[in-house]
Amino acid sequence: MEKKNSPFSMIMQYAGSYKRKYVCSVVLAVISVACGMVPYFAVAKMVTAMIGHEEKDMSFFVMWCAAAAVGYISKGIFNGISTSISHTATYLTMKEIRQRLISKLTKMPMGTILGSHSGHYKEVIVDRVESIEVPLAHLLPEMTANVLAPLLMLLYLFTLDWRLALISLITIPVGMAVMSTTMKSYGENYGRSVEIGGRMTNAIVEYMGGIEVIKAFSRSESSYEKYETAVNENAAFFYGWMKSAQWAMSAYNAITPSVLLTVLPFGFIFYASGSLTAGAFVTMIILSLGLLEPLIAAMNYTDNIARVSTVMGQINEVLESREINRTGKVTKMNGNTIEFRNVTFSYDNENDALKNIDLTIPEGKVTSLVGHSGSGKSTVAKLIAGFWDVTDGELIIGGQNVSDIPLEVQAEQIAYVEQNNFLFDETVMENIRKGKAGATDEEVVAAAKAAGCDEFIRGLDKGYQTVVGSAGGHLSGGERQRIAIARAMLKNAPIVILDEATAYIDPENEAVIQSAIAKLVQGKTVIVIAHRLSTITDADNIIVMENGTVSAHGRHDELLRHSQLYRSMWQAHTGTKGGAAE
Ligand SMILES: Nc1ncnc2c1ncn2[C@@H]1O[C@H](COP(=O)(O)OP(=O)(O)OP(=O)(O)O)[C@@H](O)[C@H]1O
Repeated sequence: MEKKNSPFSMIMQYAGSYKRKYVCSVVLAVISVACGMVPYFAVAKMVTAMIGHEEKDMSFFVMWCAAAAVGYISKGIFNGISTSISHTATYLTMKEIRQRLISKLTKMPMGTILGSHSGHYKEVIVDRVESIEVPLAHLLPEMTANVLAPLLMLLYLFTLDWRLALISLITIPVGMAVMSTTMKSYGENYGRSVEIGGRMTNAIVEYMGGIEVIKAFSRSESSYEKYETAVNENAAFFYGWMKSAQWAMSAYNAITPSVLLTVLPFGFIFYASGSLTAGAFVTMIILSLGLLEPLIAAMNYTDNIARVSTVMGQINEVLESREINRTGKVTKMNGNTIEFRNVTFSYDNENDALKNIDLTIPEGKVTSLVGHSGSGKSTVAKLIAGFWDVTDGELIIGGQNVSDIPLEVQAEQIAYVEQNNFLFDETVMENIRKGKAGATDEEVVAAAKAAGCDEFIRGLDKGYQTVVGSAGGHLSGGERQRIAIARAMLKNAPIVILDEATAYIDPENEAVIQSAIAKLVQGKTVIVIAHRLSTITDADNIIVMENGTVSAHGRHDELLRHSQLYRSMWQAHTGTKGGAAE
Protein backbone atom coordinates (compact mmCIF):
# COMPACT_ATOMS: atom_id res chain seq x y z
CA MET A 1 0.00 0.00 0.00
CA GLU A 2 1.20 3.50 -0.78
CA LYS A 3 2.55 5.33 2.25
CA LYS A 4 0.52 8.40 3.11
CA ASN A 5 2.69 11.33 4.14
CA SER A 6 1.65 13.54 7.03
CA PRO A 7 0.76 17.10 6.06
CA PHE A 8 3.89 18.36 7.82
CA SER A 9 6.28 16.00 6.13
CA MET A 10 4.71 17.16 2.86
CA ILE A 11 5.25 20.79 3.77
CA MET A 12 8.81 20.13 4.86
CA GLN A 13 9.55 18.81 1.38
CA TYR A 14 8.85 22.31 0.12
CA ALA A 15 10.32 24.15 3.09
CA GLY A 16 13.78 22.95 1.97
CA SER A 17 16.43 25.30 3.28
CA TYR A 18 13.87 27.18 5.37
CA LYS A 19 13.56 24.19 7.73
CA ARG A 20 16.20 25.71 10.00
CA LYS A 21 14.11 28.82 10.35
CA TYR A 22 11.18 26.70 11.53
CA VAL A 23 13.39 24.90 14.06
CA CYS A 24 14.66 28.24 15.33
CA SER A 25 11.12 29.59 15.58
CA VAL A 26 9.96 26.52 17.54
CA VAL A 27 12.85 26.82 20.01
CA LEU A 28 12.10 30.51 20.58
CA ALA A 29 8.39 29.76 20.99
CA VAL A 30 9.17 27.16 23.68
CA ILE A 31 11.33 29.70 25.51
CA SER A 32 8.52 32.24 25.20
CA VAL A 33 5.92 29.93 26.75
CA ALA A 34 8.38 28.92 29.49
CA CYS A 35 8.92 32.62 30.27
CA GLY A 36 5.14 33.09 30.38
CA MET A 37 5.01 30.59 33.24
CA VAL A 38 7.50 32.40 35.40
CA PRO A 39 4.86 34.82 36.82
CA TYR A 40 2.83 31.81 38.02
CA PHE A 41 5.87 30.45 39.82
CA ALA A 42 6.54 33.88 41.28
CA VAL A 43 3.00 34.16 42.66
CA ALA A 44 3.16 30.61 44.02
CA LYS A 45 6.47 31.32 45.74
CA MET A 46 5.25 34.54 47.32
CA VAL A 47 1.89 33.18 48.44
CA THR A 48 3.53 30.07 49.89
CA ALA A 49 5.97 32.27 51.80
CA MET A 50 3.14 34.38 53.20
CA ILE A 51 0.92 31.44 54.16
CA GLY A 52 3.79 29.60 55.74
CA HIS A 53 4.73 32.78 57.68
CA GLU A 54 8.26 32.28 56.47
CA GLU A 55 10.76 34.88 57.51
CA LYS A 56 11.39 36.65 54.22
CA ASP A 57 12.72 40.15 53.82
CA MET A 58 11.52 42.67 51.26
CA SER A 59 14.20 41.67 48.75
CA PHE A 60 12.63 38.19 48.41
CA PHE A 61 9.33 39.69 47.28
CA VAL A 62 11.02 42.32 45.10
CA MET A 63 13.06 39.58 43.43
CA TRP A 64 9.98 37.46 42.59
CA CYS A 65 8.05 40.53 41.40
CA ALA A 66 10.97 41.39 39.14
CA ALA A 67 11.15 37.76 37.93
CA ALA A 68 7.43 37.90 37.06
CA ALA A 69 7.95 41.15 35.15
CA VAL A 70 10.97 39.75 33.28
CA GLY A 71 8.91 36.63 32.52
CA TYR A 72 6.10 38.68 30.99
CA ILE A 73 8.43 40.88 28.94
CA SER A 74 10.59 37.98 27.74
CA LYS A 75 7.49 36.04 26.77
CA GLY A 76 6.45 38.92 24.49
CA ILE A 77 9.90 39.40 23.00
CA PHE A 78 10.59 35.71 22.27
CA ASN A 79 7.10 35.22 20.94
CA GLY A 80 7.53 38.20 18.61
CA ILE A 81 10.84 36.96 17.24
CA SER A 82 9.54 33.40 16.88
CA THR A 83 6.42 34.54 15.00
CA SER A 84 8.43 36.81 12.75
CA ILE A 85 10.87 34.00 11.84
CA SER A 86 8.07 31.50 11.23
CA HIS A 87 6.25 34.02 9.02
CA THR A 88 9.37 34.61 6.96
CA ALA A 89 9.87 30.86 6.57
CA THR A 90 6.19 30.44 5.70
CA TYR A 91 6.15 33.11 3.00
CA LEU A 92 9.32 31.65 1.50
CA THR A 93 7.79 28.16 1.59
CA MET A 94 4.57 29.44 0.00
CA LYS A 95 6.64 31.15 -2.70
CA GLU A 96 8.44 27.86 -3.31
CA ILE A 97 5.14 25.92 -3.56
CA ARG A 98 3.66 28.51 -5.94
CA GLN A 99 6.76 28.51 -8.14
CA ARG A 100 6.65 24.73 -8.37
CA LEU A 101 2.96 24.83 -9.24
CA ILE A 102 3.48 27.43 -11.96
CA SER A 103 6.45 25.61 -13.44
CA LYS A 104 4.45 22.37 -13.31
CA LEU A 105 1.66 23.93 -15.37
CA THR A 106 4.09 24.52 -18.23
CA LYS A 107 5.06 20.83 -18.22
CA MET A 108 1.54 19.44 -18.08
CA PRO A 109 -0.34 18.54 -21.24
CA MET A 110 -2.55 21.43 -22.28
CA GLY A 111 -5.43 18.97 -22.30
CA THR A 112 -5.20 18.48 -18.53
CA ILE A 113 -5.25 22.23 -17.94
CA LEU A 114 -7.91 23.09 -20.50
CA GLY A 115 -10.02 20.16 -19.35
CA SER A 116 -10.24 21.64 -15.83
CA HIS A 117 -12.51 24.43 -14.85
CA SER A 118 -10.85 27.79 -15.52
CA GLY A 119 -10.99 28.70 -11.83
CA HIS A 120 -9.41 25.45 -10.61
CA TYR A 121 -5.71 26.19 -10.95
CA LYS A 122 -6.12 29.80 -9.89
CA GLU A 123 -7.90 28.52 -6.79
CA VAL A 124 -5.12 26.07 -5.89
CA ILE A 125 -2.22 28.42 -6.65
CA VAL A 126 -3.67 31.57 -5.10
CA ASP A 127 -6.35 30.74 -2.55
CA ARG A 128 -5.39 27.29 -1.31
CA VAL A 129 -1.73 28.13 -0.89
CA GLU A 130 -2.78 31.35 0.87
CA SER A 131 -4.96 29.41 3.28
CA ILE A 132 -2.00 27.53 4.74
CA GLU A 133 -0.30 30.77 5.77
CA VAL A 134 -1.91 31.00 9.20
CA PRO A 135 -1.62 27.31 10.12
CA LEU A 136 1.93 27.13 8.88
CA ALA A 137 3.20 30.33 10.47
CA HIS A 138 1.52 29.69 13.82
CA LEU A 139 0.94 25.99 14.05
CA LEU A 140 4.49 24.66 14.20
CA PRO A 141 6.01 27.04 16.76
CA GLU A 142 2.94 27.69 18.86
CA MET A 143 1.59 24.19 19.00
CA THR A 144 4.94 22.68 19.93
CA ALA A 145 5.56 25.34 22.54
CA ASN A 146 2.08 25.16 23.98
CA VAL A 147 2.39 21.42 24.47
CA LEU A 148 6.00 21.24 25.65
CA ALA A 149 6.01 23.99 28.25
CA PRO A 150 2.92 22.79 30.18
CA LEU A 151 4.36 19.30 30.18
CA LEU A 152 7.41 20.64 32.00
CA MET A 153 5.17 22.41 34.47
CA LEU A 154 3.19 19.25 34.95
CA LEU A 155 6.36 17.41 35.85
CA TYR A 156 6.95 19.98 38.57
CA LEU A 157 3.38 19.54 39.83
CA PHE A 158 3.95 15.80 40.06
CA THR A 159 6.96 16.42 42.30
CA LEU A 160 4.75 18.54 44.61
CA ASP A 161 1.80 16.12 44.82
CA TRP A 162 1.24 13.46 42.19
CA ARG A 163 -2.38 12.84 43.21
CA LEU A 164 -3.49 16.44 42.76
CA ALA A 165 -1.38 16.76 39.60
CA LEU A 166 -3.31 13.87 38.06
CA ILE A 167 -6.62 15.26 39.24
CA SER A 168 -5.83 18.66 37.70
CA LEU A 169 -5.81 16.94 34.29
CA ILE A 170 -9.24 15.29 34.52
CA THR A 171 -11.06 18.04 32.64
CA ILE A 172 -8.83 17.51 29.58
CA PRO A 173 -10.04 14.03 28.61
CA VAL A 174 -13.63 14.99 29.47
CA GLY A 175 -13.42 18.11 27.26
CA MET A 176 -11.69 16.16 24.51
CA ALA A 177 -14.27 13.39 24.60
CA VAL A 178 -16.97 15.99 24.03
CA MET A 179 -14.97 17.68 21.28
CA SER A 180 -14.09 14.44 19.53
CA THR A 181 -17.74 13.99 18.57
CA THR A 182 -17.37 16.85 16.09
CA MET A 183 -13.67 16.45 15.32
CA LYS A 184 -14.31 13.00 13.86
CA SER A 185 -16.05 14.54 10.90
CA TYR A 186 -13.82 17.63 10.70
CA GLY A 187 -11.56 16.38 7.89
CA GLU A 188 -14.53 15.30 5.83
CA ASN A 189 -16.41 18.55 6.46
CA TYR A 190 -13.39 20.66 5.64
CA GLY A 191 -12.87 18.72 2.41
CA ARG A 192 -16.49 19.38 1.52
CA SER A 193 -16.16 23.06 2.36
CA VAL A 194 -13.20 23.27 -0.06
CA GLU A 195 -15.25 21.55 -2.74
CA ILE A 196 -18.24 23.84 -2.26
CA GLY A 197 -15.98 26.91 -2.08
CA GLY A 198 -14.38 25.76 -5.35
CA ARG A 199 -17.81 25.58 -6.99
CA MET A 200 -18.52 29.12 -5.83
CA THR A 201 -15.22 30.38 -7.28
CA ASN A 202 -15.91 28.62 -10.56
CA ALA A 203 -19.38 30.13 -10.73
CA ILE A 204 -18.05 33.66 -10.27
CA VAL A 205 -15.13 33.11 -12.69
CA GLU A 206 -17.58 31.83 -15.28
CA TYR A 207 -20.02 34.66 -14.60
CA MET A 208 -17.31 37.29 -15.05
CA GLY A 209 -15.73 35.51 -18.03
CA GLY A 210 -19.04 35.26 -19.84
CA ILE A 211 -20.38 38.66 -18.82
CA GLU A 212 -20.42 39.86 -22.47
CA VAL A 213 -22.54 36.93 -23.61
CA ILE A 214 -24.76 37.22 -20.55
CA LYS A 215 -25.46 40.89 -21.27
CA ALA A 216 -25.81 40.45 -25.04
CA PHE A 217 -28.41 37.72 -24.57
CA SER A 218 -30.07 39.30 -21.53
CA ARG A 219 -29.22 36.25 -19.45
CA SER A 220 -28.22 38.24 -16.38
CA GLU A 221 -30.87 36.73 -14.17
CA SER A 222 -30.39 33.07 -14.99
CA SER A 223 -26.59 33.36 -14.88
CA TYR A 224 -26.73 35.28 -11.66
CA GLU A 225 -28.98 32.59 -10.31
CA LYS A 226 -26.24 30.00 -10.84
CA TYR A 227 -23.81 32.14 -8.88
CA GLU A 228 -26.40 32.85 -6.22
CA THR A 229 -27.12 29.14 -5.84
CA ALA A 230 -23.40 28.45 -5.34
CA VAL A 231 -23.13 31.24 -2.75
CA ASN A 232 -26.21 30.02 -0.92
CA GLU A 233 -24.95 26.46 -0.96
CA ASN A 234 -21.69 27.66 0.55
CA ALA A 235 -23.44 29.71 3.25
CA ALA A 236 -25.88 26.91 4.07
CA PHE A 237 -23.09 24.38 4.37
CA PHE A 238 -21.04 26.53 6.76
CA TYR A 239 -24.11 27.44 8.80
CA GLY A 240 -25.06 23.77 9.14
CA TRP A 241 -21.52 22.73 9.98
CA MET A 242 -21.01 25.43 12.60
CA LYS A 243 -24.45 24.82 14.09
CA SER A 244 -23.77 21.12 14.51
CA ALA A 245 -20.34 21.78 16.00
CA GLN A 246 -21.33 24.70 18.21
CA TRP A 247 -22.59 22.82 21.26
CA ALA A 248 -19.50 20.62 21.40
CA MET A 249 -17.16 23.58 21.01
CA SER A 250 -18.96 25.56 23.72
CA ALA A 251 -18.98 22.56 26.07
CA TYR A 252 -15.30 21.92 25.39
CA ASN A 253 -14.43 25.57 26.03
CA ALA A 254 -16.40 25.54 29.26
CA ILE A 255 -15.24 22.18 30.65
CA THR A 256 -11.53 22.04 29.82
CA PRO A 257 -10.30 25.14 31.67
CA SER A 258 -12.46 24.47 34.76
CA VAL A 259 -9.55 22.91 36.58
CA LEU A 260 -10.64 24.35 39.94
CA LEU A 261 -13.72 22.12 39.85
CA THR A 262 -11.48 19.17 40.64
CA VAL A 263 -8.38 20.69 42.24
CA LEU A 264 -10.26 22.65 44.92
CA PRO A 265 -12.41 19.87 46.47
CA PHE A 266 -9.78 17.13 46.21
CA GLY A 267 -7.02 19.48 47.34
CA PHE A 268 -9.08 20.42 50.36
CA ILE A 269 -9.69 16.76 51.23
CA PHE A 270 -5.93 16.07 51.04
CA TYR A 271 -5.20 19.22 53.06
CA ALA A 272 -7.83 18.35 55.68
CA SER A 273 -6.46 14.83 55.98
CA GLY A 274 -3.01 16.30 56.53
CA SER A 275 -1.40 14.81 53.43
CA LEU A 276 -1.01 18.17 51.69
CA THR A 277 0.51 21.34 53.11
CA ALA A 278 -1.25 24.67 52.71
CA GLY A 279 1.72 26.01 50.70
CA ALA A 280 1.71 23.07 48.28
CA PHE A 281 -2.09 23.33 47.98
CA VAL A 282 -1.97 27.02 47.02
CA THR A 283 0.96 26.43 44.66
CA MET A 284 -0.95 23.64 42.95
CA ILE A 285 -4.02 25.88 42.54
CA ILE A 286 -2.02 28.72 41.01
CA LEU A 287 0.14 26.59 38.72
CA SER A 288 -2.75 24.44 37.51
CA LEU A 289 -4.48 27.64 36.40
CA GLY A 290 -1.51 28.41 34.14
CA LEU A 291 -1.27 24.84 32.95
CA LEU A 292 -4.37 24.49 30.84
CA GLU A 293 -4.44 27.76 28.95
CA PRO A 294 -1.54 26.83 26.62
CA LEU A 295 -2.81 23.27 26.28
CA ILE A 296 -6.22 24.56 25.17
CA ALA A 297 -4.53 26.91 22.71
CA ALA A 298 -2.59 23.92 21.33
CA MET A 299 -5.74 21.89 20.88
CA ASN A 300 -7.38 24.73 19.00
CA TYR A 301 -4.81 24.12 16.30
CA THR A 302 -5.94 20.59 15.62
CA ASP A 303 -8.55 21.78 13.11
CA ASN A 304 -5.74 23.50 11.25
CA ILE A 305 -3.97 20.18 10.82
CA ALA A 306 -6.96 18.81 8.92
CA ARG A 307 -7.01 21.98 6.81
CA VAL A 308 -3.32 21.75 5.96
CA SER A 309 -3.79 18.11 5.11
CA THR A 310 -6.62 18.84 2.63
CA VAL A 311 -4.75 21.74 1.04
CA MET A 312 -1.50 19.82 0.73
CA GLY A 313 -3.46 16.98 -0.87
CA GLN A 314 -4.75 19.36 -3.54
CA ILE A 315 -1.32 20.88 -4.11
CA ASN A 316 0.28 17.44 -4.43
CA GLU A 317 -2.41 16.32 -6.82
CA VAL A 318 -1.32 19.09 -9.19
CA LEU A 319 2.40 18.61 -8.60
CA GLU A 320 2.22 14.85 -9.12
CA SER A 321 -0.03 14.96 -12.17
CA ARG A 322 1.22 13.57 -15.46
CA GLU A 323 3.71 15.67 -17.40
CA ILE A 324 4.32 15.84 -21.10
CA ASN A 325 6.59 12.88 -21.63
CA ARG A 326 10.05 13.96 -22.86
CA THR A 327 13.40 12.23 -22.51
CA GLY A 328 15.13 15.50 -23.45
CA LYS A 329 17.97 13.57 -25.16
CA VAL A 330 17.95 15.77 -28.24
CA THR A 331 19.19 19.33 -28.21
CA LYS A 332 19.39 20.02 -31.92
CA MET A 333 17.06 19.28 -34.77
CA ASN A 334 17.98 18.59 -38.38
CA GLY A 335 15.84 21.03 -40.31
CA ASN A 336 12.13 21.44 -39.80
CA THR A 337 10.37 18.79 -41.80
CA ILE A 338 7.45 17.43 -39.79
CA GLU A 339 6.28 13.84 -40.14
CA PHE A 340 3.33 12.05 -38.59
CA ARG A 341 3.97 8.29 -38.66
CA ASN A 342 0.86 6.26 -37.95
CA VAL A 343 -0.22 8.76 -35.29
CA THR A 344 -3.32 8.22 -33.24
CA PHE A 345 -4.45 10.74 -30.67
CA SER A 346 -7.27 10.77 -28.16
CA TYR A 347 -8.22 13.57 -25.79
CA ASP A 348 -10.24 11.35 -23.51
CA ASN A 349 -8.84 7.82 -24.07
CA GLU A 350 -12.19 6.89 -25.61
CA ASN A 351 -12.69 8.65 -28.92
CA ASP A 352 -9.80 9.07 -31.32
CA ALA A 353 -9.53 12.65 -32.60
CA LEU A 354 -6.80 11.45 -35.01
CA LYS A 355 -6.67 7.90 -36.36
CA ASN A 356 -3.49 6.37 -37.80
CA ILE A 357 -2.39 9.54 -39.54
CA ASP A 358 0.57 9.50 -41.93
CA LEU A 359 1.58 12.85 -43.33
CA THR A 360 4.63 14.94 -44.14
CA ILE A 361 4.88 18.69 -43.83
CA PRO A 362 7.94 19.68 -45.84
CA GLU A 363 10.44 22.26 -44.66
CA GLY A 364 10.22 25.77 -46.08
CA LYS A 365 6.82 25.19 -47.71
CA VAL A 366 3.27 26.25 -46.98
CA THR A 367 1.03 23.35 -45.96
CA SER A 368 -2.66 23.96 -45.43
CA LEU A 369 -4.99 21.84 -43.32
CA VAL A 370 -8.58 21.88 -44.47
CA GLY A 371 -11.63 19.87 -43.49
CA HIS A 372 -14.99 20.20 -41.85
CA SER A 373 -15.32 21.41 -38.30
CA GLY A 374 -14.14 18.72 -35.88
CA SER A 375 -12.13 16.86 -38.53
CA GLY A 376 -8.90 17.24 -36.54
CA LYS A 377 -7.07 20.23 -38.07
CA SER A 378 -6.35 22.02 -34.77
CA THR A 379 -5.39 18.74 -33.14
CA VAL A 380 -2.67 18.18 -35.76
CA ALA A 381 -1.40 21.74 -35.19
CA LYS A 382 -1.44 21.42 -31.40
CA LEU A 383 0.46 18.15 -31.46
CA ILE A 384 3.14 19.85 -33.54
CA ALA A 385 3.21 22.71 -31.02
CA GLY A 386 3.74 20.21 -28.17
CA PHE A 387 0.46 20.84 -26.35
CA TRP A 388 -0.08 17.09 -25.98
CA ASP A 389 1.80 13.81 -26.45
CA VAL A 390 0.64 11.57 -29.28
CA THR A 391 -1.32 8.59 -27.97
CA ASP A 392 0.21 6.18 -30.46
CA GLY A 393 2.67 6.35 -33.36
CA GLU A 394 5.52 8.80 -33.87
CA LEU A 395 5.69 12.52 -34.46
CA ILE A 396 9.01 13.50 -35.99
CA ILE A 397 10.28 17.07 -36.21
CA GLY A 398 13.63 17.80 -37.84
CA GLY A 399 14.40 14.08 -37.96
CA GLN A 400 13.90 13.65 -34.21
CA ASN A 401 11.07 11.96 -32.36
CA VAL A 402 9.37 14.70 -30.33
CA SER A 403 9.41 12.46 -27.28
CA ASP A 404 13.19 13.06 -27.23
CA ILE A 405 13.01 16.81 -27.78
CA PRO A 406 12.84 18.94 -24.62
CA LEU A 407 9.61 20.95 -24.55
CA GLU A 408 11.44 24.29 -24.48
CA VAL A 409 13.55 23.36 -27.54
CA GLN A 410 10.38 22.44 -29.41
CA ALA A 411 8.68 25.66 -28.26
CA GLU A 412 11.60 27.73 -29.58
CA GLN A 413 11.10 26.26 -33.04
CA ILE A 414 7.45 27.19 -33.28
CA ALA A 415 5.41 30.38 -33.51
CA TYR A 416 1.70 29.72 -33.05
CA VAL A 417 -0.68 32.46 -34.15
CA GLU A 418 -4.17 31.57 -33.00
CA GLN A 419 -7.52 33.14 -33.74
CA ASN A 420 -7.80 34.53 -30.24
CA ASN A 421 -4.30 35.32 -29.18
CA PHE A 422 -4.04 36.19 -25.56
CA LEU A 423 -2.73 39.63 -24.74
CA PHE A 424 -1.50 40.38 -21.24
CA ASP A 425 -2.67 43.35 -19.24
CA GLU A 426 0.60 45.11 -19.98
CA THR A 427 1.87 47.67 -22.48
CA VAL A 428 1.78 46.95 -26.22
CA MET A 429 5.59 47.02 -26.14
CA GLU A 430 5.75 44.26 -23.51
CA ASN A 431 3.07 42.21 -25.24
CA ILE A 432 5.06 42.10 -28.44
CA ARG A 433 8.31 41.52 -26.54
CA LYS A 434 6.84 38.24 -25.22
CA GLY A 435 7.90 36.87 -28.62
CA LYS A 436 11.57 37.20 -27.71
CA ALA A 437 12.76 37.74 -24.16
CA GLY A 438 15.27 40.58 -23.95
CA ALA A 439 14.43 42.06 -27.37
CA THR A 440 15.29 45.77 -27.59
CA ASP A 441 12.60 48.42 -28.11
CA GLU A 442 13.96 48.92 -31.63
CA GLU A 443 13.50 45.23 -32.44
CA VAL A 444 9.93 45.35 -31.10
CA VAL A 445 9.11 48.42 -33.22
CA ALA A 446 10.68 46.80 -36.31
CA ALA A 447 8.50 43.70 -35.81
CA ALA A 448 5.42 45.89 -35.34
CA LYS A 449 6.21 47.75 -38.57
CA ALA A 450 6.61 44.50 -40.46
CA ALA A 451 3.29 43.29 -39.05
CA GLY A 452 1.59 46.49 -40.19
CA CYS A 453 0.62 47.62 -36.73
CA ASP A 454 3.14 50.40 -36.06
CA GLU A 455 0.73 53.04 -37.33
CA PHE A 456 -2.28 52.09 -35.24
CA ILE A 457 -0.08 51.56 -32.16
CA ARG A 458 1.32 55.10 -32.47
CA GLY A 459 -2.27 56.33 -32.75
CA LEU A 460 -3.11 54.84 -29.31
CA ASP A 461 -3.21 57.09 -26.24
CA LYS A 462 0.32 56.35 -25.11
CA GLY A 463 1.64 54.67 -28.24
CA TYR A 464 3.71 51.59 -27.44
CA GLN A 465 3.32 52.29 -23.72
CA THR A 466 -0.48 51.89 -23.85
CA VAL A 467 -1.70 49.17 -21.50
CA VAL A 468 -4.01 46.96 -23.53
CA GLY A 469 -6.32 45.83 -20.70
CA SER A 470 -6.96 42.34 -19.48
CA ALA A 471 -6.85 39.84 -22.40
CA GLY A 472 -6.32 42.77 -24.77
CA GLY A 473 -9.86 43.99 -24.17
CA HIS A 474 -9.10 47.58 -25.18
CA LEU A 475 -8.23 46.60 -28.76
CA SER A 476 -10.31 45.43 -31.69
CA GLY A 477 -10.08 41.81 -32.84
CA GLY A 478 -8.09 42.80 -35.93
CA GLU A 479 -5.67 44.86 -33.85
CA ARG A 480 -5.12 41.99 -31.42
CA GLN A 481 -4.47 39.68 -34.35
CA ARG A 482 -1.85 42.04 -35.78
CA ILE A 483 -0.09 42.41 -32.43
CA ALA A 484 0.03 38.62 -32.22
CA ILE A 485 1.60 38.50 -35.68
CA ALA A 486 4.18 41.10 -34.60
CA ARG A 487 4.94 38.94 -31.58
CA ALA A 488 5.44 35.90 -33.82
CA MET A 489 7.58 37.96 -36.16
CA LEU A 490 9.86 38.98 -33.33
CA LYS A 491 10.19 35.34 -32.32
CA ASN A 492 11.31 34.51 -35.85
CA ALA A 493 10.79 30.78 -35.32
CA PRO A 494 11.44 28.48 -38.29
CA ILE A 495 8.01 26.81 -38.02
CA VAL A 496 4.91 28.98 -38.11
CA ILE A 497 1.43 27.65 -37.31
CA LEU A 498 -1.41 29.92 -38.33
CA ASP A 499 -4.94 29.28 -37.20
CA GLU A 500 -6.53 31.43 -39.83
CA ALA A 501 -8.91 33.97 -38.37
CA THR A 502 -12.52 33.58 -39.36
CA ALA A 503 -13.46 36.91 -37.82
CA TYR A 504 -12.17 40.43 -38.54
CA ILE A 505 -12.64 40.00 -42.24
CA ASP A 506 -13.50 43.57 -43.07
CA PRO A 507 -11.60 44.17 -46.31
CA GLU A 508 -9.24 46.79 -44.91
CA ASN A 509 -8.12 44.67 -41.94
CA GLU A 510 -8.02 41.56 -44.10
CA ALA A 511 -5.57 43.15 -46.53
CA VAL A 512 -3.26 44.39 -43.77
CA ILE A 513 -3.35 41.03 -41.98
CA GLN A 514 -2.72 39.07 -45.17
CA SER A 515 0.31 41.21 -46.05
CA ALA A 516 1.62 40.91 -42.47
CA ILE A 517 1.22 37.13 -42.64
CA ALA A 518 2.99 37.02 -46.01
CA LYS A 519 6.02 38.68 -44.38
CA LEU A 520 5.83 36.47 -41.29
CA VAL A 521 5.93 33.22 -43.21
CA GLN A 522 8.65 34.05 -45.71
CA GLY A 523 11.14 31.19 -45.90
CA LYS A 524 9.46 29.33 -43.03
CA THR A 525 7.82 25.96 -42.67
CA VAL A 526 4.22 27.05 -42.50
CA ILE A 527 1.11 25.19 -41.38
CA VAL A 528 -2.14 27.05 -42.03
CA ILE A 529 -5.41 25.87 -40.54
CA ALA A 530 -7.59 27.22 -43.31
CA HIS A 531 -11.22 28.11 -42.81
CA ARG A 532 -11.60 30.00 -46.09
CA LEU A 533 -10.31 28.01 -49.01
CA SER A 534 -9.77 31.07 -51.19
CA THR A 535 -6.73 32.03 -49.08
CA ILE A 536 -4.87 28.78 -49.69
CA THR A 537 -5.19 28.11 -53.40
CA ASP A 538 -1.46 28.84 -53.75
CA ALA A 539 -0.37 26.54 -50.93
CA ASP A 540 2.40 24.07 -51.78
CA ASN A 541 0.46 21.28 -50.18
CA ILE A 542 -3.11 21.00 -48.96
CA ILE A 543 -4.08 18.24 -46.53
CA VAL A 544 -7.75 17.37 -46.48
CA MET A 545 -8.84 16.03 -43.09
CA GLU A 546 -11.97 13.96 -42.56
CA ASN A 547 -13.07 12.49 -39.21
CA GLY A 548 -9.55 12.38 -37.83
CA THR A 549 -7.96 10.87 -40.94
CA VAL A 550 -6.17 12.27 -43.98
CA SER A 551 -8.65 12.00 -46.81
CA ALA A 552 -6.42 13.46 -49.55
CA HIS A 553 -3.46 15.75 -50.12
CA GLY A 554 -1.97 17.69 -53.02
CA ARG A 555 -2.15 21.10 -54.64
CA HIS A 556 -5.43 22.95 -55.13
CA ASP A 557 -5.99 21.97 -58.77
CA GLU A 558 -4.99 18.34 -58.14
CA LEU A 559 -7.43 18.08 -55.26
CA LEU A 560 -10.22 19.62 -57.29
CA ARG A 561 -9.73 16.77 -59.73
CA HIS A 562 -9.19 13.90 -57.33
CA SER A 563 -10.88 14.68 -54.00
CA GLN A 564 -14.64 14.58 -53.84
CA LEU A 565 -14.58 16.08 -50.35
CA TYR A 566 -12.31 18.96 -51.36
CA ARG A 567 -14.38 19.65 -54.43
CA SER A 568 -17.59 19.85 -52.43
CA MET A 569 -15.94 22.11 -49.85
CA TRP A 570 -14.67 24.37 -52.62
CA GLN A 571 -18.12 24.52 -54.16
CA ALA A 572 -19.67 25.36 -50.85
CA HIS A 573 -17.07 28.07 -50.37
CA THR A 574 -17.44 29.70 -53.75
CA GLY A 575 -21.15 29.07 -53.97
CA THR A 576 -20.76 27.31 -57.32
CA LYS A 577 -22.23 24.01 -58.46
CA GLY A 578 -20.84 21.37 -60.75
CA GLY A 579 -17.17 21.84 -59.93
CA ALA A 580 -16.56 24.90 -62.10
CA ALA A 581 -14.48 26.56 -59.53
CA GLU A 582 -11.70 29.16 -59.48
N1 LIG B 1 -9.79 19.76 -25.63
C1 LIG B 1 -10.52 18.78 -26.17
N2 LIG B 1 -11.02 17.80 -25.41
C2 LIG B 1 -11.77 16.80 -25.93
N3 LIG B 1 -12.07 16.69 -27.23
C3 LIG B 1 -11.60 17.65 -28.05
C4 LIG B 1 -10.81 18.74 -27.57
N4 LIG B 1 -10.50 19.52 -28.62
C5 LIG B 1 -11.05 18.95 -29.71
N5 LIG B 1 -11.71 17.83 -29.38
C6 LIG B 1 -12.42 16.91 -30.29
O1 LIG B 1 -11.47 16.40 -31.21
C7 LIG B 1 -11.98 16.35 -32.53
C8 LIG B 1 -11.11 17.18 -33.47
O2 LIG B 1 -11.17 18.53 -33.06
P1 LIG B 1 -10.31 19.70 -33.74
O3 LIG B 1 -10.44 20.91 -32.88
O4 LIG B 1 -8.95 19.20 -34.02
O5 LIG B 1 -11.09 19.92 -35.10
P2 LIG B 1 -10.93 21.07 -36.16
O6 LIG B 1 -10.91 20.40 -37.47
O7 LIG B 1 -9.79 21.94 -35.83
O8 LIG B 1 -12.30 21.87 -35.94
P3 LIG B 1 -12.61 23.45 -36.11
O9 LIG B 1 -12.43 23.78 -37.55
O10 LIG B 1 -14.04 23.54 -35.70
O11 LIG B 1 -11.68 24.15 -35.19
C9 LIG B 1 -13.40 16.88 -32.42
O12 LIG B 1 -14.26 15.77 -32.34
C10 LIG B 1 -13.43 17.66 -31.12
O13 LIG B 1 -14.70 17.61 -30.54
